[in-house]
Amino acid sequence: MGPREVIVHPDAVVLAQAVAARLLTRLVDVQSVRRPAHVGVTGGTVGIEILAAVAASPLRDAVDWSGVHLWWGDERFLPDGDPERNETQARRALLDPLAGALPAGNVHPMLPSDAPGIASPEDSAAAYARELAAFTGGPDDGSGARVPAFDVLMFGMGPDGHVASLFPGHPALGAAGTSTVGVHGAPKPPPERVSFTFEAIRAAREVWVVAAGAAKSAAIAAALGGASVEQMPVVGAVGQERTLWLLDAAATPAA
Ligand SMILES: O=C(O)[C@H](O)[C@@H](O)[C@H](O)[C@H](O)COP(=O)(O)O
Repeated sequence: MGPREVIVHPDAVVLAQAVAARLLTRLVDVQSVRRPAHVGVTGGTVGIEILAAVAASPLRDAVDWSGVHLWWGDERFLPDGDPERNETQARRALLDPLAGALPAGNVHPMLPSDAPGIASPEDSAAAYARELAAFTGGPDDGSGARVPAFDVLMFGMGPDGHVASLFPGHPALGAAGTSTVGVHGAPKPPPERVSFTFEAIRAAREVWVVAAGAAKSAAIAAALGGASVEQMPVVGAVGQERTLWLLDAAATPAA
């Protein structure tokens, strides 16, 4: 696991633009050495702004989207098309503009609450674990979290230090032997969610945590100051090769 790198941008607008450019360049780099590329996106304000910035970037045509698979690190357990679903927001921000370039079969949303056979976040989590397992390169090695080697797995961070839908002190933090977990009683609405586990997150080549705004600076300070995963889940989001914390100045604690 590489060291955590903290990179600060002047404000939230520049941050979203810079992360979009970084993502597009990363995809170009990956595509020069292997295919397909796997990317995990997230919900929340900054997460969706990044996707909109990707859609608006002239660099987007540098990527061969037919060789990119798109996944979600967490989802709000709501009906299909609900405006609060991370998938719905991502479709509007990025997937609709990319229609024609990104094949529908490369997009892997978590199943919504009204999908056939899905009665609970656990059902949706289990279905997603199966979908992820189908895209692992190697044979089943018996480990629970079978996921593709994500080239980039992106997360926003809440003011309480949560990443994906892994909240401080919540039992889902300890989910093991699986790539996904159903979440109940989340403090951020809606209370029912589906999330990657830490095992799945830590299998990624690169993990990027993106946070903007003064409301995030106390959590960043606590995390940099040595808080535990239980207190500040963001500290558990670590990539195999690289962990980037991409912040704006307001989210960055004073030195
Ligand atoms: O479903 C969600 O809400 C998320 O995936 C969540 O983990 C989000 O990324 C953070 O809460 C940051 O959200 P903001 O950028 O809106 O603060």
